[in-house]
Amino acid sequence: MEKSEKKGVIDTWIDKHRSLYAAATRHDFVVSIRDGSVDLSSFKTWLGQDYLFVRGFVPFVANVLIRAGKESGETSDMEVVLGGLASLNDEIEWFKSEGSKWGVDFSTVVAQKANQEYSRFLEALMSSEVEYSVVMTAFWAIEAVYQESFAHCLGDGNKTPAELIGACNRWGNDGFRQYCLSVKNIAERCLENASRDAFVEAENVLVRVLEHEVAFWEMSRGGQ
Ligand SMILES: Cc1ncc(CN)c(N)n1
Repeated sequence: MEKSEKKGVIDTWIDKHRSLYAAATRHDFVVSIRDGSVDLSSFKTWLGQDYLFVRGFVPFVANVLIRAGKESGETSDMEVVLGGLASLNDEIEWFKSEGSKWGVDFSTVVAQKANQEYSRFLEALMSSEVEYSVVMTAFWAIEAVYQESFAHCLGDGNKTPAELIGACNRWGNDGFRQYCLSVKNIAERCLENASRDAFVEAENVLVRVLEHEVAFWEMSRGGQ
């Protein structure tokens, strides 16, 4: 096994919470993209909600970046997070062009309850009272759910509609997979030295991210 893929505490937690992890990464909405049965109004709902989410995610990642610069003691942490922030810049542009393509006017989209709750959760994680190891674990989980979900839509045998391949590539590509592995390695390194309380909190936060991700996908059921 490569060093970057060695089994650490995060994989142990994923094994422990396997059914929740599967619910977050193999949600019906994602499966429907992969099998081609996706309802396009669900896709549009997801697009509008995710655009709003990403706008709230940027300050969260900026906060992670500041903490990586101040607290990590490893120069490479900052570079990894900066790469993530840079790709969010492209992501916002991508959302805008998808919005025009699908006729979704983001200025009229209102954040649904699940989206608001997820944003509040991210805001709470931006407090300086939350330990760096906990923040990094959450950051990894948020990115990894999208990576795993959309990579699934590109895997062998997929029937993903051609017009959704771009969305799947955005998070399902190999570069994004490598970036998620880098974030995971940072989180693992921090967890090795974390206090008992931070360690317990990191597992709890991981579970909460997975729950928020499931609730987020669930919004797509409402259509538009
Ligand atoms: C809800 C959600 N979770 C994660 C991601 C990936 N940054 C996202 N765009 N949206």
